[in-house]
Amino acid sequence: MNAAASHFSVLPNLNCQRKFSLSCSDIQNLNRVACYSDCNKSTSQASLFLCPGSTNRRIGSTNLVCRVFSSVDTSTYNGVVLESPSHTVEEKVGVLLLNLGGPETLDDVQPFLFNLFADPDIIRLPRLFRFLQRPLAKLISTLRAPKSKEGYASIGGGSPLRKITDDQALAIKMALEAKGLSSNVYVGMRYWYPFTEEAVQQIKRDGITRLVVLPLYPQFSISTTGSSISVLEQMFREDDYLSRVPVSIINSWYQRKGYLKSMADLIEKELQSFSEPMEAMIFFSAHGVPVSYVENAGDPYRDQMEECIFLIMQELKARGINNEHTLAYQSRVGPVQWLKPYTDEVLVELGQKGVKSLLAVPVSFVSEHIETLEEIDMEYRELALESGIKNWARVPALGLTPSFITDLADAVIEALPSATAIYAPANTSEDMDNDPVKFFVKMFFGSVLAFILFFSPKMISAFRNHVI
Ligand SMILES: C=CC1=C(C)c2cc3[nH]c(cc4nc(cc5[nH]c(cc1n2)c(C)c5CCC(=O)O)C(CCC(=O)O)=C4C)c(C)c3C=C
Ligand SMILES: [Fe+2]
Repeated sequence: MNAAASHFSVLPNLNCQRKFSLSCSDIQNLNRVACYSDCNKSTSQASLFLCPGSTNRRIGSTNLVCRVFSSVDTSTYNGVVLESPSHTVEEKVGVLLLNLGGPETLDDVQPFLFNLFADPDIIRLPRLFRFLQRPLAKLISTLRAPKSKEGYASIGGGSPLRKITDDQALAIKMALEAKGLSSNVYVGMRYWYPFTEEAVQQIKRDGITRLVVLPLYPQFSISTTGSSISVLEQMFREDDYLSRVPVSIINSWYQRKGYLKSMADLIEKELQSFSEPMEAMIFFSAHGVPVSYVENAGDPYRDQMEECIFLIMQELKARGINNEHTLAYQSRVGPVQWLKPYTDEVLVELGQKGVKSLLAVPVSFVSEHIETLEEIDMEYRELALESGIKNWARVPALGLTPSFITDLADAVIEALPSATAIYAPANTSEDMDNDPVKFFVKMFFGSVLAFILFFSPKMISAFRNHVI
């Protein structure tokens, strides 16, 4: 399995003790994958046989992909029938695509930014300051909104993310259908409509019985996939129905062959736009995160990004493409250090070093958005040309690239059998908030410190601009 699927600890109160024995009707094309049934992982593990050969068989939701047998009863997933001597139940598979979301109009920009900065995974305040999260988000979103609005105005007045993600959802649904898996595909955005919370409510209303969560970020970061999973975890933990739905979360998928090949295809194609393709430097530009995420909070984002670039280059080398390449990080916000090197600084250096042709490759995201359409295509292009780079091109985001969509569909199918119920223990560490004296002291010192910190001119200008 390529997808790094993660499972939360499973519900301890499911009382299935049986060991399942599962088999597949399409015995010639067996591809054995590990699977846990919705029973407690520690007491009951099931093996499931998927039929990859089913790609060529159109199977509607009422048909079987595999049949699952056990001595008394069985559990299955969509297209897989649950059998018992007394009844037959079909599972309903859901796929939840997670994404960031973006403002659809200029009026949405400030409230969108508020949602973003109110996320404790985006502005990570020490516990003492956490009660200031929302007032701070209000302040920062107000400071940043004018600069952000300019950006969104220059790309047509809003983010294209919703439309692109909806199109991707439909394409994945169709790709799954073509592989014999009928499913409902949902879009859940972290900071704008349709919010993750709405998608989850719909999942519940639709009676989904098995869910794959697919974040549309190839690499994991606390600030993106991690943040969305926190929302899910909370919702699933608090809801009786949802807490029993088997869920499989694909944490990251940058290592998947289909993704790497699709990226290499786009790069190979775009290199042909240069008069001397072999001379162009391949410039990977990833969205940055503050250094503290990686160095203090254990965010695997930088490691995964570096490995991802290595793997894409390996694929290109296997095709005889040996261009020079480099990786830099873009889009920093605020007064702290972000992952280096910074895209804008590297562009200037490369120009000074005499690099003449450059192919920009956005690598942390799979749709066009403000940071490809405005930051790369306008700001960085202009900076590169001013710095002496003569030939500039940019690889498009993967979007609806068929090989990419097919690969995501495969990732879903591979993740499906390992779904287990989400159970995360409630956070009980807020005992300080129950003590009124401690709470008052915390509020007082927190407010004084915050006032000094956040109203300094340096801080204000840092949030107004990308570059400090
Ligand atoms: C992998 C992708 C992303 C990471 C990591 C990430 C971290 C991160 N972002 C901010 C602050 C902002 N991000 C903004 C927009 C934005 N961010 C991503 C992706 C990642 N962010 C995307 C795809 C978008 C664009 C969405 C769209 O509207 O099309 C913005 C708003 C735009 C702006 O004002 O520049 C902010 C602000 C932080 C602080 C952070 C990590 C801590
Ligand atoms: Fe961002």
